[in-house]
Amino acid sequence: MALLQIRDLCIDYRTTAGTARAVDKLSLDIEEGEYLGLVGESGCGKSTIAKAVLGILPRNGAVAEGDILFRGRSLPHSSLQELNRLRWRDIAMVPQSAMNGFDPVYTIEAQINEAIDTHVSWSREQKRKRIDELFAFVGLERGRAHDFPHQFSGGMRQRAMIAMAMALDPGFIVADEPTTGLDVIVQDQILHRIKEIHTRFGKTMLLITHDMAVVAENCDRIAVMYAGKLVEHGAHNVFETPFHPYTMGLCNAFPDLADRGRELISIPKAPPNLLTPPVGCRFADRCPFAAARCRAEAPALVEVGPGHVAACHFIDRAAEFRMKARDIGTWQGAAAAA
Ligand SMILES: Nc1ncnc2c1ncn2[C@@H]1O[C@H](COP(=O)(O)OP(=O)(O)OP(=O)(O)O)[C@@H](O)[C@H]1O
Repeated sequence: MALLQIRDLCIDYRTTAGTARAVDKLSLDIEEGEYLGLVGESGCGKSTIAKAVLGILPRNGAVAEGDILFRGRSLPHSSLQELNRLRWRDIAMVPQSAMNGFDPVYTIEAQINEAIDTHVSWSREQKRKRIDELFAFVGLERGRAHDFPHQFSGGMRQRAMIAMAMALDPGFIVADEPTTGLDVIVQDQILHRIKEIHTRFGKTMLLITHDMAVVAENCDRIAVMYAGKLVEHGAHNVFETPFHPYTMGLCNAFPDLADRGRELISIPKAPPNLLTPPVGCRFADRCPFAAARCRAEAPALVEVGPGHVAACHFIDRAAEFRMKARDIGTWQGAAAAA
């Protein structure tokens, strides 16, 4: 059984303009020991999934249908008390650095100790030793544990956040855009440290990012979301031989994945409004290969290779699309046609 099983998950936000379905009938398994990267443009529902897993959806958001099972136990059907027991001990989160989870009025050490104290009764000495290990792992000077969060740089706070996430040795760690707002060198250091949690300690991890290149470098499986839907999922073949035109477009837009010297191409236009999503393929309006069928009928995920699925009506033409997708004119044509 997979560690995390997401089953036909639908998540709605109530807004004054109506109900937006941010995640629509999404199913995804994360196996024990796997490092999954969840990618997609801003607003496609990545963070909503992370929040639902952690039971921290905002008041106007709710799981409308489907389920999320962690070690077989339903998270949306768990009580707040049960979720609090799971948090830090079984599932921990490294949030966006911009909205780092530290309270400004307590020292870093006090906050890590508090997370520990809520779950286990360790002696002061045991906690001190654990913080020694954690700070050594994330590369922070031990003495700085007595600092307040504002005394740390953004990168140091993110390292401390990683230490806090690891404090109780949880089996599953969710990192939601953990390098937002950090400079490129610090981003690399943080992503490297997060990867080490997986390679050294064998943790199951979910990394949420909009950056295909980051996922290509760090994760062993990739899930691509578009407008609340899962459109492609598999191992590295997802970006080596993508089957969904949206994945092809994403690969074009990231320098490390596009061939050296080749022009970077961005996908024209914006994703659909989730208050009134189209009936057919949600990408049709931006897809250079869309046909009448794509606008009329939503494609289902089909197997395109071992452990590799994609949701496109024209899977059999993927090789042709991949060739054409490398040409900027293909995408400009789609923008002009609309
Ligand atoms: N509290 C909210 N109330 C209403 N709509 C929301 C709320 N939070 C998110 N949404 C909407 O739900 C959709 C998914 O948002 P989500 O933050 O999950 O996307 P994302 O892929 O994580 O984007 P980003 O990369 O920008 O964080 C978006 O259309 C967003 O506008």
